[in-house]
Amino acid sequence: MRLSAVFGLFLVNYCSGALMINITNLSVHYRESLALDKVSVFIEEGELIAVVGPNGAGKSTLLKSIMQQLKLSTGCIDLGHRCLKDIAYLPQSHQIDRQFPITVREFVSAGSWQRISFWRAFGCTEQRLLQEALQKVNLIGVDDRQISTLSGGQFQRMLFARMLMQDADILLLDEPFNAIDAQTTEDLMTVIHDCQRKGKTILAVIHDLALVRRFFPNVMLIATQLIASGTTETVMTGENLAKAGYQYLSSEMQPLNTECSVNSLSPTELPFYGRNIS
Ligand SMILES: Nc1ncnc2c1ncn2[C@@H]1O[C@H](COP(=O)(O)OP(=O)(O)OP(=O)(O)O)[C@@H](O)[C@H]1O
Repeated sequence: MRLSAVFGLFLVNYCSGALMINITNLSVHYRESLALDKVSVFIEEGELIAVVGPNGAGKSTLLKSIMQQLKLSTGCIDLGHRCLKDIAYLPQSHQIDRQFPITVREFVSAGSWQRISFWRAFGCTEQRLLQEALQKVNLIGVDDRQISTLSGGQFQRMLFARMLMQDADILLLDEPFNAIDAQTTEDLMTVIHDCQRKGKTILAVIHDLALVRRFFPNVMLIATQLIASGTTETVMTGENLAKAGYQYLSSEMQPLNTECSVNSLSPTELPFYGRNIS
């Protein structure tokens, strides 16, 4: 009986494809300092989730933990039948050496390193995928340039092109829109939505709450602990944001659970929250 229940669970998790990442009781310390505290969350295949929380909430720590870059203090992260090579991870762009002597084309091509080998060189298929990736992020024409010559927006587009080349099932994006212009953000959001339509599971750390409300169907709100997770509408309430340590800054800016509709606001009118440091 017990065995069949376990087998049933296996079937649900592995055959339906519902399970993508199961995080159970995850705690992470940096020396004595607690960065994540008993976080448990179940991420389903094909979900598009914004990871939201104030500075120091543990968002990057969560992504790094999934990437097995950190030692877990407690808990575990189950990727089902997938493994690290099924994940494309975009760290914060300041963590990438922009002075490294490499062209855009070479950098993006490196996304396919797991598929090519001594026996399988960078052939016609990879060339086609490379062209498609560059086209999708609108970088045709700059592909022969050194990466050090790119603008901030072009650099971020290039990181996305590399991620497309990797063609992984799970995408972890750490602040992909940090300090880039509105047009690039819109273009790259289109790329993200395309990826989701293809069934990829996507977690993106996003600071701009207006952007989250416009583009992300699901949210994981963390402040060392998990405050809430679920649909954007149910998670992004004033109460939850206050619990996470966000402070309400302006009287005309309303949280989601009031009559103020995000769709009816222009970008300049959209709510902005800052960290409550009192
Ligand atoms: N290498 C490290 N050594 C010590 N403490 C660290 C280290 N990396 C992160 N921390 C601390 O762990 C906590 C969580 O950091 P993390 O970078 O995960 O937060 P975050 O939510 O991504 O923050 P931000 O929005 O500011 O990027 C913070 O208090 C941070 O100072």
